[in-house]
Amino acid sequence: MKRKKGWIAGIVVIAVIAILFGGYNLYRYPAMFRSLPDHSLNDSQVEELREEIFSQSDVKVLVAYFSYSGTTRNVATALREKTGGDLFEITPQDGYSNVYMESNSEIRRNERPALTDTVENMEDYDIVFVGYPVWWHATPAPINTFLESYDLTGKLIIPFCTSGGSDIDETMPTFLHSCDGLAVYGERRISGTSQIDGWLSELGLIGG
Ligand SMILES: Cc1cc2nc3c(=O)[nH]c(=O)nc-3n(C[C@H](O)[C@H](O)[C@H](O)COP(=O)(O)O)c2cc1C
Repeated sequence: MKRKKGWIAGIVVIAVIAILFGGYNLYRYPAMFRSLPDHSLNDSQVEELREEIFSQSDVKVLVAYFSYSGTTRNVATALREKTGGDLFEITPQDGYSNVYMESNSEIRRNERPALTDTVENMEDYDIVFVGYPVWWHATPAPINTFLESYDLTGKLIIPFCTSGGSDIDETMPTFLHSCDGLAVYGERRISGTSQIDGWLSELGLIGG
């Protein structure tokens, strides 16, 4: 009898640990159990569009970004200066009073928070940089709202992020989920503005 009770207690302890571990992981990775199909263009389609855009004499660039505490804004501002493009800040209408809880819930529920402004002349741009901080190993939900608010077909979409350490690869499933039929290219985590020249040169946007 004592042995049976011991077994039951052991099973209960293991079940409790499993539930706590699962809950913790779900909190840390809120996009973990979502289905995230990627219908963006394949590499050869992206390359074809890239060549077409780069052969134009006048390539128009937009640097769109979301930033909560200013780091991504600094990168976006430097990027705008170096590319000679236009700058657009993606701003959620409601802001965040408890950023950790609210952003986590938005990502888990696949929400699309409303934004304050729109890019009126989106059709003018050939290349759209889209910058954001990594949130919960994913893209902040306002980025998904932005990507789904325009017809971005025929443009090169270049994601960049800042983070406390996570690489941009971690965020690509949630980013690409909002990129049906789009050409996504050259994504990069930027940990300091000194990295921008090297990246732009790899992209073929500045000489060097
Ligand atoms: C709600 C929230 C979630 C975050 N999640 C991550 C994460 O999963 N991985 C990471 O490396 N950094 C994470 N960070 C840190 C930010 O990505 C990092 O500080 C970023 O550079 C901030 O950019 P910003 O100043 O433009 O908002 C998180 C920050 C916040 C506020």
